[in-house]
Order: sequence, then structure tokens, then C-alpha cells
Amino acid sequence: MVPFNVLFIDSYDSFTFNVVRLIEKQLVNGDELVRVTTIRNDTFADMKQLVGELDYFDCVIVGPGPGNPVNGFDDVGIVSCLFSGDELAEVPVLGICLGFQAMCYSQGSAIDELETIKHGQVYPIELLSEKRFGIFDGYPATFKSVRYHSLHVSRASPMVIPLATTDDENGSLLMAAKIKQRPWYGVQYHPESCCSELGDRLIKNFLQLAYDENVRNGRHERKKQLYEQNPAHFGEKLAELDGTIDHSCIFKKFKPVEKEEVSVRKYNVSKVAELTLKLSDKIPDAKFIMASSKVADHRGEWSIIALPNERSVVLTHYSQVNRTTIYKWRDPKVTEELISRALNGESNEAEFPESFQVLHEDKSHFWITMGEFMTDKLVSNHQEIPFIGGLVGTLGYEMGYYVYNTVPADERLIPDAKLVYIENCIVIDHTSGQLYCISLCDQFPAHITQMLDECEWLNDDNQCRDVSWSDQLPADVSFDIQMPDQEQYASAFRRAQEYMHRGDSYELCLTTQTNVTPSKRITPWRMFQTLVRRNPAPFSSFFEFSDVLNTDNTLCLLSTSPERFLKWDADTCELRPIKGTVKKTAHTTREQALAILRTPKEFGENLMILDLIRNDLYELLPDVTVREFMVVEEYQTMYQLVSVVEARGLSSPRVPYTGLDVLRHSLPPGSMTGAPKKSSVQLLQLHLEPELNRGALAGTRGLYSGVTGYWSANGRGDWSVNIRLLHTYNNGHSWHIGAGGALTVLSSLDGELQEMYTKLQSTLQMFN
Ligand SMILES: C=C(O[C@@H]1C=C(C(=O)O)C=C[C@H]1O)C(=O)O
Ligand SMILES: NC(=O)CC[C@H](N)C(=O)O
Repeated sequence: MVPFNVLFIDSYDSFTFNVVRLIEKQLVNGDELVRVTTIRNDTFADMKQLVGELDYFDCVIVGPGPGNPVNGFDDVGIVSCLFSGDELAEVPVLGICLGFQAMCYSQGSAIDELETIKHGQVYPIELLSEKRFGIFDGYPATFKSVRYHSLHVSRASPMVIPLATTDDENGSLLMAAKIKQRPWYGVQYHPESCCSELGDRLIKNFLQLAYDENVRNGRHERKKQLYEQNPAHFGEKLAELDGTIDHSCIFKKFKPVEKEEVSVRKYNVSKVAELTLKLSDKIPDAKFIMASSKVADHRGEWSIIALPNERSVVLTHYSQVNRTTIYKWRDPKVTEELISRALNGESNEAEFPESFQVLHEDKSHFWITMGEFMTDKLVSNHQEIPFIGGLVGTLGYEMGYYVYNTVPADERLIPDAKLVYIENCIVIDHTSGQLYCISLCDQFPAHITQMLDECEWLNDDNQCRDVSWSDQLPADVSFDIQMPDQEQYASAFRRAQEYMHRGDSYELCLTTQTNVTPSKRITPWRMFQTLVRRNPAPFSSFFEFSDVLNTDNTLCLLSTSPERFLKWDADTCELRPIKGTVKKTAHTTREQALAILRTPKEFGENLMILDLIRNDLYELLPDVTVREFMVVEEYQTMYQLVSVVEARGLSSPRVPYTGLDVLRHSLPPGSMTGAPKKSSVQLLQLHLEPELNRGALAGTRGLYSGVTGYWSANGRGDWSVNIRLLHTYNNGHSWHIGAGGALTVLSSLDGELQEMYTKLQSTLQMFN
């Protein structure tokens, strides 16, 4: 039987797939499955192209999005002209938010900016008394729904039949309507938000109305005939439209096998978090650390010390020149000069040492390179341990969707991603007090196990806590600190407000860059030791890559991140977006922080990102739930509002994706962009941040706002957001610190400036 087909038109919104999944969950006419085909608002250049496709669909749903339907195709694509001609006259349509506004506008209604804008706010929607049928069949007189809009239907034309309203500071506002003589319906609110009630009923009612309408007007019969004439062609047509949005996977999923060479040696150790750093300090070899310097529920339970060796392969991507280098860690034949010539295309392969390769590929293909690199290394061993070896490293902000490294190719080349393949590691479970020395090839360094065997304090909490290093940096070093310019910040803030008032974004995470130059280089390890003492956090990371010998062109990253971006195991993904920040003073209690963090401003800020994260997950996975809703977490210098979202289904044979796909797909982290992601990222990168961060590299964020973590050989992964970190591209001769926060229409300049400084201080304080 041919399913009930819905054409969904997406305006590059960050809530799209929340709606799409809601539609797919419904059954029409009791038992007909619903199939949704999603296209973008610019997939077709005009209505003539789209009209030929309509007979394949039972109805059209026009989703939310940035922009204003009044501004035409450039702003909202085909949504600007969907309703103006007769092409859709008989087609049942549901417009949501932007789609609703476009529909009403086409009928002669006026669209204007709201006086008081609502982004991520819950309101009672009141049905006009006689309208509790049709799309509102079975509804109570009022129900709660989330609003995300700057614009509204300020004057409804006579063609618009009002169905629902809400009241706020703006007066009474139109929240739902039907168009006269057309099977067209629309809602201004967002039925798909996780804080909206009865969203599924609205969709179900609409789909049923669409079915009944099509039976009446003959469209149902036409679609049936089209299908019966050539079912294969019908299917191909839908597949072709589905393919207009790239949902390919990085590599074909397979079941890895157990490998005998994997060795694990266990020690009982103290549960004290400082153990990791104290132990690291005793290991003279190079190491990368993903440590918990603050153990808390569900995060920071594990610490990892990854030990690179001469067999470790280093993958580095430079999107400025679309090239990836692959070589062995500290291979004496791989020099800075060789890399530089290879990246600029000045050398040929015959000159390359054996371990060295350069791939000409864009950042999107880099993910495939990662996947190919790992496919023969994935094993089924030790699923209970989060990391057993594998790729560790960092992916910068510009690796994400819609962001580009805008530093010209003839300027200094900045890596956007660096990952090192690790065969040996120490993994510590702080909750059970277990330490594992793991080798993927049964060659764990003997001198380290010997050191552990002889170590007398591994089990002694007090001795573990007693770290010997200072919380101060060496007194003979001074620091030149270039802070963000307040005037520039104020100007960017005001322009951000204009964009949000115009409806181009609902939330913008505006960030600044601070540069610190020490009078004398301090080793990254010494810097990190002080940083973690000053600002302990569950996701502290230390990466001094030093992957090429004899060069200062080396990437280092010292992070004290409070925020997990994405963790995955065999079936489940977990994301923990933080949105909402209160500075800690001697007088703020947790209760007071909670009261502030639950005000409309912080609530809306968090909800928008929560819905965005649901969307990013729903795009690939069928089962997404909000496990924790806006809880307060306490850190050294601030309180933060955190939500936890979980998605299941990675192990399902119906899901072609792996955790790596989810990671690729959901970068950059929504908590660092704002919503909708595409428009917000572009406004930030092209219009707001270049001037504000003139000292930085042409408006790029670099490692800040990216992620750091691992993809383990046993298939698991865990990545934290690159915030509260220092990073350097020149081995610590100068450091960059990013700090920022999400702006909404409820933000005040002073409040946001304070928040940005509070975050900046969490790292900058180490220089005092
Ligand atoms: C932008 C930063 O932090 C992000 C923004 C937050 C906010 O707006 O409340 C909170 C945590 C991070 O997701 C930063 O620390 O620089
Ligand atoms: N969520 C939306 O669809 C928003 C529509 C429109 N851009 C507005 O801001 O009002």
C-alpha cells in the first residue's frame, strides 16, 4: 500500500526534525503509515518546478524558520511564493510559524514586528469557543504552547478565519487560523517544542483532515493512479527528493570482532579526582589527558591518560587549503618545512617519507578519512570501558556545518582538526576506584606499570589530594593581555538585537577573543597544572600535540570545560547543553541561582538550545528524550543551567548511522551558535564577530567553540565543548581565550558583558 506522503518544506530551521518526527509518529485513517519527504525552501527555484511534484504528496507542511515572508525569495525561499498563485489551491497545507505567517500574508494580511518578542516562552493558547473541531478536534479550551517569533500577523485579512489567540504585553495575538475556501491551516506557535502540549494531536488532526479533503476533491484518487501506473517510478521520485538533503553516513556500519591483542591490567586506586593529574605528573613521557578535575554525577567519572608512541598516526585537517596530512607522531623525517610545502602543493609524492601522506579533500571528506582510518581498528573488546585506545584530539569550530575557516590561504595555516591514534592508555574510573592500563597491541610501556606497581600513594586519598604544584604561575613571568573591546562588544550586541528583532535569529551566542602573551614561555603542562587548580571541571583536557619535532608551530589546548557535548556508546547518545549562567558570589545560594536561572530569560535561552539539540539528534535517530530538564550545576565561579538529552537507536539495523555521524552532524555545538543554527552561525561569522574580534584570525573562532575528546576503538565516544580553555598555535608563545554567551531579546548589554567577563575570568584568573 502506498503510504500517506507528506512534503515538508524546511527553511533551514533548527526545529525542523522535531516536527518531522512528530508527523512520522502519526497514523492516518487508523492504520496508514506516514512518510515525510523534507526539502529546503531553496531546493526549487520557483513554483513551476515544485508544482510537478505535488501529486506525489497528500499534503504539504511548511515549517518554521528565520526571515520574514514579506522580504521575498532571498529571505525565505519558495515559502515567499507558495501561497500567492493557484498551484496549491487544492492541496492541504499546514503552516507553522514562518509558514503560518507566509500563508496569512499571501491573503492580504499584514506582518509586523512584535513590540515584545517571545523566543522560547510558554503561553496559554486560547481556542475561539466555536473552533474546537478540525485541527483542534478534541482540544480543551486552552492549552500551553511554546512561542518562537519576532513577527506576527498584525492585521488579519477577511480571508483569514481566526481559530486561536493568546494575550500578552502586545495585546491579543493571532495564534492559529484557517484560510477561507482553501484547505490551508496554520499555527503561530510551535507544536513540536518539548514544552508544548498536544502538539501530536494537532498534527494528527491535520493529517486526517488532509486525507478527507483529498478523498473529496479527487487528489486521493489521482495519487493512487499515479502510484499504480508505475510504483517503482513513484518510489524513485520520492527517493530523489529525499536525496536533496545529504543524509549519507560516514561509513557502512558493521559488527567488529574481538581482538586478542588487547590487554588490560587493573589496579585499585583512590577515588579522588586529583589522582589523574598527580599520576600524569609522574609520567615523564608525552601524554594527552582528558581528566576529571571535579567528579560529579554522570560526568567526569572517568579520566584518561593517552600515551602516544612512535606508531601513533596523526591526522590533521586544514580547511584553509582543503588538505589533510597523515604521518607518524614525531617521525624525524616529517619536518615543518615538508608539511608546509606539501600543504601548499609545492612538493611531490616521491619526496615524501614512507609514513607521510597529503590528501586533497574538504572538511566534509575529512570525516570519511577518519572513518576509513578507523574501520580496520574497531574491536568489540571491553564495551564496559569508555576508552581503550583509538583517536583522541580536537575538532575546531570551523569543522562544523555552515562555518568556514575564512583565514586566507596565503596567511598562516591553522589546523581545524587534529587527532592522534593511541594504542596505550591509562583509564581511571573515579566512581569505583579502578585504574586500567590498556594496550590495543599488548605493548603497554613496562616502565609505567613498574612505576604504578611501586607507587605507594595510589590508594591513599589524602596523599592523592596533596598535589605539589602551585596555583600560581611563576612570579618572574608577566603577561600582556589583550582584552575584548567594550565599545565593539556594545556595537555587536546592538546589531545582534536588530537581527533578532527582525526575525533572522532567535538566539545568538556572541563570543569574544582575548590574547595572552607571556614575557617568557611557560610550559603548557605547568600552565595546565595551575589552571585546573584554579578552575576544576569535569572535562579538563590537556593536549600538547608536539607531533612534529623541532618546531614551535605546535598546537596546544588546555581546557577546563564544564560542558559535555556528546557521548555515545553502542546504542545511546547523550548531550548536555548548558545555557544560562549566574556568577557565584559569597552570598548566592543554590536556591537563589535556581530562582534566577528559571526566569523567562534563562528559561527561553535554555529551551531554544534544548529544542535545537533534539532537532540535531532527531535528524538521524528516531528516539529522542529529554532526560533532565533545566537543572542547576555548580562550578568554581558560577552556576549553570543544564539539560540532558538522550537519543537511542544506534544499534538498530534500521539506523545506518554511528556515533561519528551524530558528531559530524551536530557540530558546531548549538550552545555555541544560537538558533536557528545556520542563520545564527552566518550572522555571527559574517556580520558580528569579525569586527569584535579584529585581533583574532579573520573572524574565525579556531579551537574555541569546537570539541575535544575521543573515538574509542571499542566504538564509544565522548566529546566536551571547547570552552573555558586556552589554546595556542605556536607552542605557548601566545595564547587565545574565547568567552561569550547567548544573547536573546531579553538580554541586557550590562548583563551579557558581565556574563562574558565571568566566563573569561574562569580561565583568565590564573594570570593574577
Ligand atoms: C560561550 C560560552 O559558553 C556557552 C554559553 C553559555 C550561556 O550562554 O549561558 C553557557 C555555556 C556554554 O555553552 C563560553 O564559555 O565562552
Ligand atoms: N519560528 C519561526 O518560524 C519564526 C518566524 C519568523 N522568522 C519570526 O521570527 O517571527
